Amino acid sequence: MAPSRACLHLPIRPLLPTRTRLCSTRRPRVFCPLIIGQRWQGTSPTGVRFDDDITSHDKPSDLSHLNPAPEDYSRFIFQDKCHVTVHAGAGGHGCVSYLREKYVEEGPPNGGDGGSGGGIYIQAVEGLTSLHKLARRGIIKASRGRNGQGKSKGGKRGDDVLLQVPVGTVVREVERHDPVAEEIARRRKPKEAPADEDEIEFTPIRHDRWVLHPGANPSDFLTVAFPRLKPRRQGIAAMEPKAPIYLDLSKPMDKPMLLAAGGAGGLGNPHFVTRSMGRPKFASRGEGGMRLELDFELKLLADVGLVGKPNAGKSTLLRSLTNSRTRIGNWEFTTLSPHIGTVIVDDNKGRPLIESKGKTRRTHFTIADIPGLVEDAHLDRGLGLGFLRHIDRAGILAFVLDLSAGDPVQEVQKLWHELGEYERVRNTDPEPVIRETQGVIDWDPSGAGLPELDRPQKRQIELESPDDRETGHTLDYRSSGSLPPLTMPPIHTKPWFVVATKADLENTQDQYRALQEYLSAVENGSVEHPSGHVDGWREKVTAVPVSAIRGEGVSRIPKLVMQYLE
Ligand SMILES: Nc1nc2c(ncn2[C@@H]2O[C@H](COP(=O)(O)OP(=O)(O)OP(=O)(O)O)[C@@H](O)[C@H]2O)c(=O)[nH]1
Ligand SMILES: [Mg+2]
Repeated sequence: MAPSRACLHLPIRPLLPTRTRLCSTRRPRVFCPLIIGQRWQGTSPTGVRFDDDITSHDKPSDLSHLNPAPEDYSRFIFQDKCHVTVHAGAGGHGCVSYLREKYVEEGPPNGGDGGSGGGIYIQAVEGLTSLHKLARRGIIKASRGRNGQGKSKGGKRGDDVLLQVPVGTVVREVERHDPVAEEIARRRKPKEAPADEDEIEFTPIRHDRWVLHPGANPSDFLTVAFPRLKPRRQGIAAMEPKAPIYLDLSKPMDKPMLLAAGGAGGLGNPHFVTRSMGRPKFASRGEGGMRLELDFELKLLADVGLVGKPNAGKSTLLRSLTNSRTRIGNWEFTTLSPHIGTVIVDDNKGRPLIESKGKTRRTHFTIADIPGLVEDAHLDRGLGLGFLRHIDRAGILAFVLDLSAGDPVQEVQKLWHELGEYERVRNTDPEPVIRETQGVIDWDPSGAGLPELDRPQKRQIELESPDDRETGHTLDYRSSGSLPPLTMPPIHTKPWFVVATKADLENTQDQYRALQEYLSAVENGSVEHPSGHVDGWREKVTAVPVSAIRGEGVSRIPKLVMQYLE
């Protein structure tokens, strides 16, 4: 393939087209129509937007954020995994009360029902990039319903809790404690026959199920036959996901989804009126709320992941594309945890600035700056395997290569080698197998392979019928280990491209040419995919020459990414 038309001697001639450069010298920020087409906006992870156009980087004041002092950065708090316990609210108790009016001595019962407990809802929303807020909360409780009152006043229902998570979050259930299911299971158990046939069976009052009139004597209840009260669920509990919960929230959700409904409110004493008992002295207690232990994990970290050696210029590139304030320093491992920036490609009115051919109209995408990759990173060298996991979770891989640091072709091959090795380790490492028999899960450390977590209906650990759900199995993985890792698509099948950065430095033109030639050969299949896989992605492999520190050439990246995303 012919070398790119772009000139790499940026000190003499920047990478921008002539007309654009002319415009920029005449301060065209607002009036030049050519530039408006190349304009995009960025936001910081906190959502602060800025308007920017590429040529405005010519101004030294605009460039200062691309070459900041190492101390000028803001901390980006990031967490891609967390374990949270959620409690749905318990129902309020029913009330024991009677009508009291002048001349009505013993009025009929008029105790109100208890309010139902608050539910736990979940919603995947755009704009969030980390689970740290959820992780910080640890235990989340919805409020309980208020008790019923006299004069047939029902109790107020408890407040719901909404958990907002980033798009791409996977939610898995670790453990469940469902008081209603436990009560049903208890009732199903056959009762033990009394040892002595003549022994009179005495059923103690279940104070956990009944509220008694405070003015009543215990003897008042000796002859009372308490009705057989079935454990109740709220009607909305039918909308709960099937147990055990496994949700792959890969799309933004319009409406929150119910995870756990609150306990049903107790019944007031009018519910227990019978012919023989006109003024019952008891009401029922509200049902307990469900407790769920959930594992949250980000499956999709960002649309684009920046992969490169330490000091390659990844953070500078992120700064030039977004309003991120990630740390930049001329030493290795400046970035120690992922930073995510958002590139907004609309005009604030939902109209995309970059023409899209596909049906989906993306108005923004996210980029993750991931710590630098060193040789043998797959053996846990450098910053460990943790950040290779982050690369694994990016939709598109952008390999950031420093054109001034040796042969870029070898560099891209080395990076792919590391990713390939990581993938191999990830796929072949013998992991313990989970087997479940009747609610008991055993680890078999000698086994190979894992249950298919992508398709929950095939999981061995899933409860078979809706009836099983009532028996209150506790799926306690923690007694035997942690949840198995998520299954991920192969890294070599992800779309990828190269960002050849530091193109403003001397003698980088030949390096770029060699790189582009190599990538064209990969694209047309004349050389093998750098991962070594025959089915490696090679549809549109290209290199974008940029000088991130000057903000030059970076405008091509959003356009390219939008093509891949469609
Ligand atoms: N000349 C030139 N220098 C650049 C360019 N991009 C980045 N640099 C410099 O390269 C050095 C490293 O940049 P960073 O963005 O911190 O590199 P990084 O890849 O994030 O490094 P780690 O966080 O350690 O992995 C800094 O001194 C930058 O100023 C560029 O386009 N041109
Ligand atoms: Mg960095």
